[in-house]
Amino acid sequence: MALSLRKGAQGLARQLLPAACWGAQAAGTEAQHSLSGPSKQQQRGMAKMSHSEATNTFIVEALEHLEYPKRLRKLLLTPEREVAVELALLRDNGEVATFNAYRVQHDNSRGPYKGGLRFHPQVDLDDVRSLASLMTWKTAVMDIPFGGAKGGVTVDPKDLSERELEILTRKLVQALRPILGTYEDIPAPDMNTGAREMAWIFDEYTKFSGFSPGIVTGKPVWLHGSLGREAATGRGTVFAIRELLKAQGLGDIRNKSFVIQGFGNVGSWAAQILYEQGGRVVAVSDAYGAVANEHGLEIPELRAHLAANHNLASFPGGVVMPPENLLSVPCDVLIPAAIGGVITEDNANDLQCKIVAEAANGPTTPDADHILRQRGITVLPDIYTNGGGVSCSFFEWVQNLQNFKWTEEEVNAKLERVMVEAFQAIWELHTEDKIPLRTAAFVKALQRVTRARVHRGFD
Ligand SMILES: NC(=O)C1=CN([C@@H]2O[C@H](COP(=O)(O)OP(=O)(O)OC[C@H]3O[C@@H](n4cnc5c(N)ncnc54)[C@H](OP(=O)(O)O)[C@@H]3O)[C@@H](O)[C@H]2O)C=CC1
Ligand SMILES: O=C(O)CCC(=O)C(=O)O
Repeated sequence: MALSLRKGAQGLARQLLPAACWGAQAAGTEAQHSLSGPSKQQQRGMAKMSHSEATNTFIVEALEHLEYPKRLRKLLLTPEREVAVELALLRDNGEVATFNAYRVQHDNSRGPYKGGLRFHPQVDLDDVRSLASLMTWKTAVMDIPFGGAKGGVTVDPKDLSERELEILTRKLVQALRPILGTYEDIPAPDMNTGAREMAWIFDEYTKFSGFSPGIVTGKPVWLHGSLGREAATGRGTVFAIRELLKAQGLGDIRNKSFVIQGFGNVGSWAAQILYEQGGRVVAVSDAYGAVANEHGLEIPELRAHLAANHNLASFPGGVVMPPENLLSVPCDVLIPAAIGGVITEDNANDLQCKIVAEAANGPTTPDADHILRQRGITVLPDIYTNGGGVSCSFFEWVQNLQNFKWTEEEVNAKLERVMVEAFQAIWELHTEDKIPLRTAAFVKALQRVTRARVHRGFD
């Protein structure tokens, strides 16, 4: 299996690239964003890696399998554009509050920038930079014609009224409007955003640019959204797990046990679909608590309970447990589906699962990843596992461009196909080249992005 830009392709690349691209690194072009992963200081364990350094560590590891010149590596690691804005909001109490917001456009070699918008108090530029990069590799692994971007506002939406949240979302669109576009950069939901926020974005953008349903995906189904998009990330995660179990000869979902961290859009849909397929979801958590039942939680009842009471841990069909113990509950498959950086070198040895299916973005630090490899725990990487969301966003975008609507069955069948095909591509690299699934996914993505960039040229 050819991993590098070997003879033919390399010759082509050299032909298309300005000769200077292939030489030694020019002075003054060294990394601005810790491009090569951890610094010497971090390697000595004196500081924790940032999110973007962790992401770049995984990319650099994959690049070791590809004979790419240094400047091309820099191009692949550096975001193309970073926008930081301050949003002022007149609060309901008459005071003015300000919020930092970001949009990072990482790469558009394969198509328009694409990626979600996160509203979370921990959002910062480094976090968004890392998430934008992951989007580039995710759209490439899924082989959908988009690049990668991500946005975020540093805010806890629970502190705002619905009116305040709507105004903040509209102000975000006003601030980012020059860099958004149906063929330019297309936002979508991420943590603490969903169909309601996407409807506001669609409306605000349309005020300035005319009817533009394709400007954002994840919209309500009755407002140019796609059937199946809400469940797509969770459903895709289940397809990913099913394919891995099959490939490893471990059977199917039925009677396997699952632990899920995060019970929002992704976690609760994954739980629901696993439950429908006979899986036993033995413990789940949200930001406030966790609940467990070794015989399997009744997920439809748990979802109804959460919707009615806004309190997961008070569910009568399970026992309350400390959320910090969730990751070490014994299970076949652990599904982190909340924030990043939760599986670390401090807790990786405590995990008692056979598989980690990364529904969240960036849940595992590089050190923890190393420990899991040594322990023989298979990691289904985020850039594949949660790729069902953006794949379905692509389906929504296509429907919007055609002003047409597909049935949910059609959408789910297409989703299954892209999840299966992407799995086969990375499983082949994993088995033939004996590299971890994460490295295989990054190698596949790097090859696809580089091929597009090189053939488009650099002028
Ligand atoms: N939505 C999508 O289509 C996609 C999402 N993802 C990724 O999936 C992950 C989840 O996103 P999504 O489901 O949309 O987000 P949601 O906001 O819908 O849900 C997030 C869930 O995580 C919980 N949570 C937050 N912080 C913690 C914590 N410290 N410990 C345990 N649970 C916590 C939240 O709890 P609470 O409600 O109590 O705050 C909530 O249950 C993110 O990493 C996101 O980037 C990836 C691809 C697509
Ligand atoms: O649906 C999309 O366009 C992107 C979703 C997202 O933000 C992600 O996959 O992390």
